[in-house]
Amino acid sequence: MAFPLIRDVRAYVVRGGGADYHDQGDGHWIDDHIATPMSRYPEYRQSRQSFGINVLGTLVVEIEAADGTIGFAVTTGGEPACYLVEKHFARFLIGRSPVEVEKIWDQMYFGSQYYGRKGLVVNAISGVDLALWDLLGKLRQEPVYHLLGGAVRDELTFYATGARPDLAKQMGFIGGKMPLHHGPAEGEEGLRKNIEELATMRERVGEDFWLMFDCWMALDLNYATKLAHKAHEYGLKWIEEALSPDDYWGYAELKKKAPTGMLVTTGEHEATRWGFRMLMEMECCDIIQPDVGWCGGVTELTKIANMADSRGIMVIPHGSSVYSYHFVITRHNSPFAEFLMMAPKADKVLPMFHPQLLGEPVPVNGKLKLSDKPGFGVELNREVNLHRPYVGQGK
Ligand SMILES: C[C@H](O)[C@H](O)CC(=O)C(=O)O
Ligand SMILES: [Mg+2]
Repeated sequence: MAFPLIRDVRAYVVRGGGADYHDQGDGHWIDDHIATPMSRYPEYRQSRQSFGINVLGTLVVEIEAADGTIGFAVTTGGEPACYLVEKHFARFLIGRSPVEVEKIWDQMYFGSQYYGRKGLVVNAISGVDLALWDLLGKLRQEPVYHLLGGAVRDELTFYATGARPDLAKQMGFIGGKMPLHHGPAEGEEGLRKNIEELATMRERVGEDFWLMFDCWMALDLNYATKLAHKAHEYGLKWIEEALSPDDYWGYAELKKKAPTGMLVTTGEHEATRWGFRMLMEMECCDIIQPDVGWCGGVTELTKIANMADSRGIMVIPHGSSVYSYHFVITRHNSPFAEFLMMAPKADKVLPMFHPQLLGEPVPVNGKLKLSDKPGFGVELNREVNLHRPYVGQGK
């Protein structure tokens, strides 16, 4: 079957929520004194926006085929990622067939390896890759999860990330992951407050509901080990991203030192098969959490997840809305998914990438059946302010 060739690639930046889910207004739980690696500086402790967590904004990539069909995707990366897509990566797409997913990925990655490999560059590669899968699905009139091998279960099951696991329980989620509020710079008192929050939530949700701590790279090994042992008393299911993503040695040590039965999870800021190979070979964690929009897209996630499967490691992607859902439904080693609570008080379910996606599905009673709509099953909301800073055709 011949497909129309790619005739245009466009990259836009959008502000205000969406894929850059940290870009929220005042008073949102996601920016309320959450421990970070910058918490050692008192002036950056209260708000992550104060050190620039939302500085990039959302990247929107559109890929248009010669018959006018458009695939698109959103991730974080903003204006610098627009430059990479328009001025560098578009050359690997224009005039090519949209079925050349592997070759295009390979050329974007190796063509930028001398300045890329991780971070923003791989976010941009991921955005292009996801837009390509969306285009392919729309051209074939099939959902992406069909192209990935088909569903292995009827519906997705979710845990919720947010400040109110007690409310998440009432909304039907299987667990609640809380932001850790205090880091090592806040000493013993901060540690005590962290444990008190966990104890309060445990009391509210009862024994069986999963509770987890998201530590957003804020801790050192000593603090993380102490926190894990104290939190074990309150049945913490996992300790997430406790250390810097570069500290593979620290994670390997933490996994050895964590209480029996508590899972060590990480990987949302890791990228590509090589980064995840390191995490797995060094036995850093029990669950890996690639973000589909940051780790290299679905093309790379498939490779990462196959490695994990052969090692008995679960792959529970970080956030990433429909891009995660279409993947998770196809994998036995991804038995549940994350839902990030975007309501400012974490008291209701809102679409994770609102307002950028139209038709974005959300869990109902903690579950979701995916539709058979083509591609990732969503449309770009053209009412948001799409700004195209560079017009490049890859030159
Ligand atoms: C709540 C965390 O600090 C972060 O904003 C989201 C995250 O790491 C996760 O969903 O996982
Ligand atoms: Mg996390």
